Amino acid sequence: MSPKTMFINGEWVAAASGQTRTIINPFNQETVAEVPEGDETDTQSAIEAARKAFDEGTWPHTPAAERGKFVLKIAELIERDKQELAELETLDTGKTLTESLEDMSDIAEVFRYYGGLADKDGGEVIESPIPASNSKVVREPVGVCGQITPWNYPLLQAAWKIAPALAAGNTIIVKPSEITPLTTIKVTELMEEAGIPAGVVNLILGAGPKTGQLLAESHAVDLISFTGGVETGRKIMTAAAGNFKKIALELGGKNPNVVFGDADFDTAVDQALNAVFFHAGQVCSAGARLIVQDTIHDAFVQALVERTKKIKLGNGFDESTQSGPLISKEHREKVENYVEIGLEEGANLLIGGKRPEADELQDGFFFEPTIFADCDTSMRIVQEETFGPLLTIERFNTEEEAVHLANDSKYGLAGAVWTTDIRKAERVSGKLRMGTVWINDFHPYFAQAPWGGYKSSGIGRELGKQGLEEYTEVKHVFENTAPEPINWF
Ligand SMILES: NC(=O)c1ccc[n+]([C@@H]2O[C@H](COP(=O)([O-])OP(=O)(O)OC[C@H]3O[C@@H](n4cnc5c(N)ncnc54)[C@H](O)[C@@H]3O)[C@@H](O)[C@H]2O)c1
Ligand SMILES: C[N+](C)(C)CC=O
Repeated sequence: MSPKTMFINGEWVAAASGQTRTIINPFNQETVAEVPEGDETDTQSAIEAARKAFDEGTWPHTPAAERGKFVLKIAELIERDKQELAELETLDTGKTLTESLEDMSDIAEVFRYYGGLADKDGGEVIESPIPASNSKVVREPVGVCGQITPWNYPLLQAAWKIAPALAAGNTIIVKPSEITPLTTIKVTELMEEAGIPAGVVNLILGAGPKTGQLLAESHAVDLISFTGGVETGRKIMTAAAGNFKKIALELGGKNPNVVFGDADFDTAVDQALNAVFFHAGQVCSAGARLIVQDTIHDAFVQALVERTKKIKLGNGFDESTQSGPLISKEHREKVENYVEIGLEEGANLLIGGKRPEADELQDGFFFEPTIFADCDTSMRIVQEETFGPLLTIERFNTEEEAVHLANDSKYGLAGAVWTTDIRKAERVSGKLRMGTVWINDFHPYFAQAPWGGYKSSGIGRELGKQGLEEYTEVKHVFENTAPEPINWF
């Protein structure tokens, strides 16, 4: 019997087909949970529930301040259950508990931020050029929103969608990655506890082509927000064209980390490691392309290799673990394949490139932190997102060359520049074609600042006030205060 952990129209339900999926811990492949495996039938039910709740329900018309309070209440409940949520995230993804706890703090903050922002944009009165008239611009909810999320930051990526969508008065259907649904199920329970009206929040579980694809295709869905890989993003954009629904796509990256010779050497080395190996490299904004000035190149690479040797892989629940496993057998095979490609392309493998030998890591999908030097932008390992602990190193001479190399990518998600010359930092950051540029840092993101990509890294923005605007339509309301016949005809 399929467990009842999908949420449709205010009810916890099993898959209509009775199918289930086993969720495993990537650290040891032990079963963590059994969940329903939904398909088109369940997705259609969720779409109908969300449509009815939007068209006939109270939520879109609830005062924004009330909706804000509801979103703040979810933040409170997440704080209350933070430890349980973090443990579920670590079981599901293999990431360290410390990382999961940090994610939960960020998630609660995102709900707090949008709870506070919900009633801050009351629209604006504009100066009408027509005598005897009033003109105002208001923001309204878009409608029914499909929200599809990946496995690497399961609840965090869902929170970036759920919080602004609810704050803006939409109804939603959330579809988490089929491999990591546990924290999204738990947060849906918290939203039920907070008192969300039936049909406003719906949760569908199952494989993308049988669930998410229908969300993208359905003419009853007004907006699709997707975080995941570029190939899936392309399918979603194509499907969404059917009714020209609004789309927001947060896709992959191959992010350059540019280090100039005048950078603070030790800090730049330390953070270059964190940039690429954090969460085993399974981060959209991972600094997977290190681009180092030739004046410090050799010393920098040597220091990186020495530090990489000491990275401790292990169980995410063990406090001494610095990095967990990859998410799945298939994903590890993908990363291994990129090592083969790198070797064939003539890159110089300095460390890693294989599975670790320690007995205690044999049941998990572990892969050693890997560094390739002597890389260039003609190589696939430099151009393609490996989404694993694999660093490529390129070298440059001039500032102009550094900018050219950094931008030589189909992606444009994020990048960093390291230098103690602030003028140079400003010049270079101004030329980088990316949604986020860090100067003398790597990875910071927070609720107040927008996140998203240039080029093939996506469309639209999450977080910040732009993340709320994605979930609104803009309406101009014009009132003629002294109507009279025009007598044109
Ligand atoms: N830009 C960002 O902020 C950001 C954040 C996190 C992850 N990512 C990207 O996500 C990718 C890794 O995640 P993934 O492997 O889960 O991505 P994925 O594209 O394989 O899957 C993402 C989601 O899409 C669903 N899906 C699959 N096929 C679908 C279809 N035909 N129609 C609708 N939905 C479908 C999946 O079930 C899953 O829920 C990486 O490329 C990473 O860079 C980007
Ligand atoms: C957006 N971020 C950095 C939280 C996760 C990317 O995979």
